[in-house]
Amino acid sequence: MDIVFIKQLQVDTVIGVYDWEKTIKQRLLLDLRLTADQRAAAQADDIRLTLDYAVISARVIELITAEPIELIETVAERVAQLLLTEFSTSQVEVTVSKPGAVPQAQTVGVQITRFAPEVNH
Ligand SMILES: Nc1nc2c(c(=O)[nH]1)N=C([C@H](O)[C@@H](O)CO)CN2
Repeated sequence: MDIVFIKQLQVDTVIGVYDWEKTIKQRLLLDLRLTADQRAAAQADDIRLTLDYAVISARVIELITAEPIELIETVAERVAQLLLTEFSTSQVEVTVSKPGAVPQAQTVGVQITRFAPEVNH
């Protein structure tokens, strides 16, 4: 199946469990993969038939920065649910990295996969 992806989307936001984290912005990096058949868009060469990665990026940044969040798991789940409800995709993979969190590590993070509900006709 086809994938529209966004790699290393930078989002500076209030994120973290501890009190000191609630007064500063920290950087998150997101990798997003959205499954959707792209043949019709390619055949018609029409942006309206695909998943516009610019629109998706802006919407995800808007969601994450709307209010402080404690866990990166919460970020991943909210982003996955947004993608499934607002865009025509059957499966999403969301990776959220918080590169500054553990100095001894290159980065840390969480990766989730979520599916759109089956539609019974
Ligand atoms: N699995 C998680 N572990 C931790 C998180 C998190 O969001 N998910 N967050 C923190 C703190 O906010 C940390 O980033 C401060 O450096 C600790 N562990």
